[in-house]
Amino acid sequence: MDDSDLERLRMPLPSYPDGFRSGFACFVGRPNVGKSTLMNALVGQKVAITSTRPQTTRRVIRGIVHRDDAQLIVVDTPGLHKPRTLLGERLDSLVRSTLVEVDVVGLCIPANEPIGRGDTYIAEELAQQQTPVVAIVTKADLVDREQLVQQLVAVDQLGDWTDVVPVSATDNFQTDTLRDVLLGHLPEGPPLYPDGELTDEPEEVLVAELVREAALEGVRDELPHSIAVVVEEMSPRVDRDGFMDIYASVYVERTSQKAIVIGHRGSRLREVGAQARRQIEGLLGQRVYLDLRVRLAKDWQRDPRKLRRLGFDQQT
Ligand SMILES: Nc1nc2c(ncn2[C@@H]2O[C@H](COP(=O)(O)OP(=O)(O)OP(=O)(O)O)[C@@H](O)[C@H]2O)c(=O)[nH]1
Repeated sequence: MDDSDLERLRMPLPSYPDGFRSGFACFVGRPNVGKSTLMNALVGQKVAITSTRPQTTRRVIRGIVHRDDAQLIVVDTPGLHKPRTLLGERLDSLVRSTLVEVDVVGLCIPANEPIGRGDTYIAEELAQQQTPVVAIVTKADLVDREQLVQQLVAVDQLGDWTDVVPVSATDNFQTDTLRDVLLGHLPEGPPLYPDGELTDEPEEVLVAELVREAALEGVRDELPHSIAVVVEEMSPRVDRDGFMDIYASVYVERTSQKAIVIGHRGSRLREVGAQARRQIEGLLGQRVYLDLRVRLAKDWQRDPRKLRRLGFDQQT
């Protein structure tokens, strides 16, 4: 919980029904197991970007689930794995500090992959802290019934979970059940966010994430990890109503990567821009002019100063 949460708690509260519950749940798991997709499914809107590339999530993102009798704030964390870079270390400590601050943890393990060292590593981490853990078997739509049952048994034996819940975020299978299980772990208390607010991410961050999501499409190998996006300026156009000008920089780590992101005579960058613009217009509900520049920040994942410049400071 940070200063802004405390500030919010001090604000006068609207009336709320007796027995109202509110609190925080966080999803942890290996990269690419479907944490962000699941959060979006519970919230009912895309508040976190997703991709087929592992390690897409780099920030802690909060999505808010509203019900008449409860408010659940879902915290999506970067995938946990043994860190190899300074960015990896920062992300790992970020996840650890989140675990102890929430009311319930959802450990995500996919139905369609054998349980591996990565899952055991996380299960051992979770065993060392007190927060109740619900094990979530994700991507249930990708396996048949028998495989699903086998995975549920295997996950059950991995640790001391309060529940084991299979879900499919893409088919909305059991997402209501999961939401109810998570709500059951929340304490009674007032709503923490205004009615209807779906995320506490600033608009600039959501916009930068949508550009990054578009830039991740179709790039290979280690390049996805080298891409970072910063929105430099976002301003409504004075002479044209309902039009937003957005200037964003796409950072890469090496000159060779710059060429890949830009593509032949700028063709790839134009595609990225067009896709990102459509998504951003959906998010903001207004027309957008998007100016993308590709810039070099040599080895930024290992450089503390550049990490800060790109928004990955300790509070990220
Ligand atoms: N079939 C199927 N695919 C899913 C489901 N949930 C997620 N996926 C896919 O799995 C991939 C990874 O999903 P993400 O939600 O980005 O995974 P993540 O765990 O947040 O990944 P990191 O950000 O790397 O930690 C994407 O291609 C999703 O479309 C699901 O329920 N069913």
